[in-house]
Amino acid sequence: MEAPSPMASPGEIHVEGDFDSPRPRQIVTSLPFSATCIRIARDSYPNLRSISSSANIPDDASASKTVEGEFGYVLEDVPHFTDYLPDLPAFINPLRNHPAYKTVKQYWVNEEDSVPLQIVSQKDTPRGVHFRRAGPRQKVYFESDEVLPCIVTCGGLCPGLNTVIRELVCGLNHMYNVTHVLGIEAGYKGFYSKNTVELTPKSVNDIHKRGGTVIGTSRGGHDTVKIVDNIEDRGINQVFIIGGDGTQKGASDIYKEIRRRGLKVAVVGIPKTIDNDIAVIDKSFGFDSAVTEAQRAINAAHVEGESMENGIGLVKLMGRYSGFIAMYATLASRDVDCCLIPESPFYLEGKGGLFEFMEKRLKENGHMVLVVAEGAGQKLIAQSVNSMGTTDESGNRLLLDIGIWLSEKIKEHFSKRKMTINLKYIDPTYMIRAIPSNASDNVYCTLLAHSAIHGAMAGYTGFCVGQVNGRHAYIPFHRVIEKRNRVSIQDRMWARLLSSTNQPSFMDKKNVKPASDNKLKLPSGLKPMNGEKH
Ligand SMILES: Nc1ncnc2c1ncn2[C@@H]1O[C@H](COP(=O)(O)OP(=O)(O)OP(=O)(O)O)[C@@H](O)[C@H]1O
Ligand SMILES: O=P(O)(O)OC[C@H]1O[C@](O)(CO)[C@@H](O)[C@@H]1O
Ligand SMILES: [Mg+2]
Repeated sequence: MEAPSPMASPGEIHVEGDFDSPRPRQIVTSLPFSATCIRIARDSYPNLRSISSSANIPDDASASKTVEGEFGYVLEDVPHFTDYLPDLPAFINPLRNHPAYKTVKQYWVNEEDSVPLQIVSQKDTPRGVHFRRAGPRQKVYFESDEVLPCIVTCGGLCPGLNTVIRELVCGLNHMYNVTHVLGIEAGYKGFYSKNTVELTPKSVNDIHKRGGTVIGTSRGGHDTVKIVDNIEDRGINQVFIIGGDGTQKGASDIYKEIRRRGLKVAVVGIPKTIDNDIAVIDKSFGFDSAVTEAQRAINAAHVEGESMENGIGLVKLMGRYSGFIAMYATLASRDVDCCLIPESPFYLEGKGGLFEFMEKRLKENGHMVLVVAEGAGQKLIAQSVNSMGTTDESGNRLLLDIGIWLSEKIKEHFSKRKMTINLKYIDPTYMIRAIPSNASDNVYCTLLAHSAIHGAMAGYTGFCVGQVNGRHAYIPFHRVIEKRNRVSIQDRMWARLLSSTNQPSFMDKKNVKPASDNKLKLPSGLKPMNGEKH
């Protein structure tokens, strides 16, 4: 295929990038031309009719930018410089002449490509919400020598932070010839309280082999005005912000203030959290590495438990509000007898309680392994100890230690029952997040960093990058900060876990809503099972 002319209207070319993971082409859909535009950057969709031009109002930062199309198609778009700086000049993407990329067929992402939020559908379901597909555009809104990016990491550690930093620095340099990249030290507060560090491809060359973040991180200290003043003073025009839900809320505030001041500064979030609780995205980077590392602790708990009379291995894993690490580590290990997570309240005593189950399992097997997420059972502990309800510098509630509390309760119970047990408590909390990322997370981090760079260069701002159904997309901030992802205990994945551990569900039948598909009519020719009412 002949390379399309660089400044062609986006609607005139149809190109498929091999930019992100190889998945069926159908997942990326194109916007139907007869769509109605609600609020739109004209530049991006020249073929669509605009019924509102309010996108040009600088303080319109919190308005969502939505495009509707045929068959219930909705694009939840991300802001673009041209929404508030309509006369900004565009340039030809320098990748066009890059020795590595110029030979790639169909490298540019079609401006009209989008990624659906829901990929399971039926014949008559509307097409639903989509996000703009990530990747390189033919047009960019920065010349290479004017770009001054900065990178900041905030919140707790997570495997892969250094890989993202490395790939931002190297990607900006190798793909877009950007020579100066600033590292903001120690999280948000570093913008106004510290000097910056110069990051070069040489200085970041092997940082992906180390855990942590070479530029440091912190909680608290987000001061929007001071941060944006500093961005302006230093002449920074691309801000890459790596962090969890709190960080992305802060990033959204920074974007709004930048837009209010009418600055040509791209604000891009790269979601990070070991807890995997960021909404919309498939999973957060570093999660895989953490789950893999957790296996070592579970293994040790199993070996210890197996080697002694009524041996109990108890492992506490991270997960403040969401039990994803505990759930996946349990499913991966197969040695776990019971997994306790914040989303599934449990109780200790009586019929259907934890102790009854433990006694049974010890009688059957002579040993057992328990995995508990740090946020599990918080109400239960609060009933028995005096809790101060303190928070960290970012305002996150400080948790009561479920691991130590549960160890004591288990020992108390079995001593009352005059049953000898050998309990070994393992707390690998910081060990699972202080490691470097594994191979698959490294690749994921690279793609996230590159998506972020391409988006900023193309003039998009006020968005997060993330993988949605296997494709990389640009997601508006409000989508990732409005709620947290939590394990659904009425979902198949939790049912898989329950059936693999055979632990009690701790659910009171009265409180279980019947699953909606249980109410579906039986397909013709099928009869209900013995005694089942339908
Ligand atoms: N609602 C908010 N508005 C603006 N800034 C915030 C908000 N919540 C948190 N921040 C800032 O974001 C930074 C990180 O927040 P936090 O410590 O909650 O970690 P996080 O990004 O949620 O990551 P983690 O997954 O480790 O919890 C801090 O500097 C904090 O001040
Ligand atoms: O001790 P720190 O650094 O505040 O981090 C602990 C918290 O960070 C998290 O890992 C989220 O990043 C939570 O699981 C945990 O509660
Ligand atoms: Mg958080």
